[in-house]
Amino acid sequence: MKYISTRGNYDKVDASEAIRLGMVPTGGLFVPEEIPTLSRETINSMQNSSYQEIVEKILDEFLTDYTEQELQEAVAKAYNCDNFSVEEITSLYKLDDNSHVLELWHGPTAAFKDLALQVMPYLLSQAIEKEETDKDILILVATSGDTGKAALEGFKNVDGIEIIVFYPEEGVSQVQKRQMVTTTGDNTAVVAVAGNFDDCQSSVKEIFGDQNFKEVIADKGYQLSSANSINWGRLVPQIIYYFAAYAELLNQKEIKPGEEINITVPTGNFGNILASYYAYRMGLPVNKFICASNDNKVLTDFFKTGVYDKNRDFKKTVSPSMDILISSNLERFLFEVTGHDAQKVTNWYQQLKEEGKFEVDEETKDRINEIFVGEYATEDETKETIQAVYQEHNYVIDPHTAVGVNVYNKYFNNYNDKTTTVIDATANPYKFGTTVLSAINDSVITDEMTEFDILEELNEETGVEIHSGLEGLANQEIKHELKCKVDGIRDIIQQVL
Ligand SMILES: N[C@@H](CCOP(=O)(O)O)C(=O)O
Repeated sequence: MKYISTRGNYDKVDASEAIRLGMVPTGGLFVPEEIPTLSRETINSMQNSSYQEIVEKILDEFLTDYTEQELQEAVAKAYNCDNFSVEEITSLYKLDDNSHVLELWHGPTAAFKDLALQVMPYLLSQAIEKEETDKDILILVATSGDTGKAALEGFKNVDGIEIIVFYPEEGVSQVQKRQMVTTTGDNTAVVAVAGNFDDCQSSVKEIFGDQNFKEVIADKGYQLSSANSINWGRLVPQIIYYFAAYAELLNQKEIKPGEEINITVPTGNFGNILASYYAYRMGLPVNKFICASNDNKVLTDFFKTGVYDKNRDFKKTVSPSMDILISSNLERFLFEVTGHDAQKVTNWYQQLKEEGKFEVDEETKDRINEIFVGEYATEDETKETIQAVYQEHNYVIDPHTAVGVNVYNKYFNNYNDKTTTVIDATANPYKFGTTVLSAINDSVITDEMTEFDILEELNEETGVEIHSGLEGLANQEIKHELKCKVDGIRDIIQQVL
């Protein structure tokens, strides 16, 4: 299996090289040349497989220059009870007759990113061994809150790898920030950027295309890679949990073999929902993808109009991980949905760069609308949904998951589509304690309480255990205090190295 560029501007590479490079050095993202397909029989038989067996199967389909032994070793080290608090790695919570919440936050940092970032360090280390380079890897990460900590935790103390995480200083929750700045490891750095997530992500992407700067880095003994979902190595492990969820629905007799499901994903960077789309292209029976946004509803507008327009105010919301106006992985989706039309993709992304917007043609729009719908939840709706789910089900969800549930409810009310639906729970509610507790019972919050007092109070109020990765955060030593302006990112990289 070879990997090609969404912009047709780079030679084909093996999976390990795509993972090592992170993104296409000349612009664009790596995608598999062909999407492998699984028979219905294989998919249905996954109900008898463990999560780890499903991982091996899917990785093996995509990462064909890795040996079976390498993949087995990576899977065994990543997906085990030391790293995940439930044996089945992910779990399903039945919300009502038609919908099931897919809990993706049982990993060490309490967000879905762990499902990829626990295994990716092994895949990257193996990729470096295959290349036989004398250069270490420098991973640059842009985060709106969740990816940063998951990447730090995955890559800390990994030989031959340095990692620098950039987060928007005012754009993550207190818990997310504390998780990142208390990270140990002698190869980690965390930098608060005076800007928003898009500023961080765009700067990092520019650096990947900056030959001069890459030479500066090379002189210091490093080559660049990424732990964001622009890296194929981040995306492929996310395909797996959609097969695992389908297998579990079969096990629980919620669906029959071959029955289609809907998938609802709260998303900002479009990576998680794209992973589900790849699962579908591999053969997973899916009826509709429901793309859920917050007030930064650039994707909702795109699915409704065919126009992607980032020229709008960037809003800070209670679901900060989705505060994104440039959804990186939409590029891969457009490449797939146009049947690999690199010219169209190149033109659209050139327009996005020059004018901040582009419009897809009618044919592409029709293809997208056959299977995707987009909707958004306002701030009030998000909080009301947290409250309603708690009151009706005694179940606590985080604001991002609430965006998903709210958007799914709107979809259901509009279309009365009774297809069994999986709604991604992308983060544990304790990552966003203040928003969650104020939605559930505002009256117990006092002015004196810190974010960390609020976690205790949320635990008192609901009886739900605090995620083990978030316990004791308030007392951990702060290890990272670097700050920079958006135009200071290159300087700070050199300073760290
Ligand atoms: N929501 C993300 C933003 C980065 O997205 P990714 O898809 O590249 O991981 C975060 O929490 O950091």
